[in-house]
Amino acid sequence: MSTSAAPPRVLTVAGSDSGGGAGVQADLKTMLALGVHGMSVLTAVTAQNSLGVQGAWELPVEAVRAQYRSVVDDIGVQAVKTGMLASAELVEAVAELISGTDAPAVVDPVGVSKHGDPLLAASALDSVRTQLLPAATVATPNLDEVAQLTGVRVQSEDDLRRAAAAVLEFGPRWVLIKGGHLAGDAVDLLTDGTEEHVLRAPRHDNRHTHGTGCTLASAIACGLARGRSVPEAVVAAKQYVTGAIAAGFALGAGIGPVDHGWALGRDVP
Ligand SMILES: Nc1ncnc2c1ncn2[C@@H]1O[C@H](COP(=O)(O)OP(=O)(O)OP(=O)(O)O)[C@@H](O)[C@H]1O
Ligand SMILES: Cc1ncc(COP(=O)(O)O)c(N)n1
Repeated sequence: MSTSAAPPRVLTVAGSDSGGGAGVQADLKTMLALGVHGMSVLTAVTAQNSLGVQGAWELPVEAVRAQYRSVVDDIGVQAVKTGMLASAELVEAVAELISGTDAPAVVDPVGVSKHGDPLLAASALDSVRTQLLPAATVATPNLDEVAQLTGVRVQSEDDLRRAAAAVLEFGPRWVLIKGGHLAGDAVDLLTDGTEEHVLRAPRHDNRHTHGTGCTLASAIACGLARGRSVPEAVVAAKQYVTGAIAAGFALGAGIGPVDHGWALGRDVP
């Protein structure tokens, strides 16, 4: 009997999206598509669909710590990704857990959903700044999250640099500012304060973009788990999310999801 070699292992610490487009569901789909073994620590459950978030319930800190220890102490991880953390208590616990883990951490500081529903308590922002961001190998804020965390309002590509410098002050090794909400090309800026990489992709005129941020951050974690450098992992992840956005499809009456399986082919036997 032969045993296959285990693929790289990636852990997502995030909330559940019942609609399957964002959160833990988007993360695990991305991980499957990119050939790694995906694992999850659930932080919260949302009742969510294409129209918005109808309800959200966070898990006790003890349940989050226990899931994390179960995975890391036995199976082990080559990269961790964090998403919705809901409260200051959960942000602080997760910051401590990832700081004590010998693996790169991609921190997506999720603040609000695409529809404007809050996914993080306002009282947690300080813990994100002082505890979570310093533990990040790469932080991936969108423009609303940058404004919330730093006060910098990005209105043009030139402002991306100012925003990146402000986030780096909090201590992540790298920051990827996502300019997806600007007009024109979808331009993101990656920097560690020394090197700078501008990632530019054509904007797809597709409203079905639910889950873009989760998908991008998970794809970066997959690249890091494979041993890629941060710039290499981010360039590959940007290509993956751009393809997923181009293939995003209508579902429900509102904003549909990106297609995580766009590169896999659809001829499943
Ligand atoms: N219409 C689009 N066409 C191409 N790329 C896009 C489009 N919208 C966003 N992107 C890209 O998708 C990635 C995620 O960026 P975005 O700003 O959408 O993240 P987010 O705000 O966290 O996600 P969400 O808006 O779903 O919460 C970035 O690389 C961004 O440039
Ligand atoms: C549980 C959960 N986590 C995160 C998001 C943000 O999604 P996005 O990937 O679109 O930024 C979401 N809508 N729901």
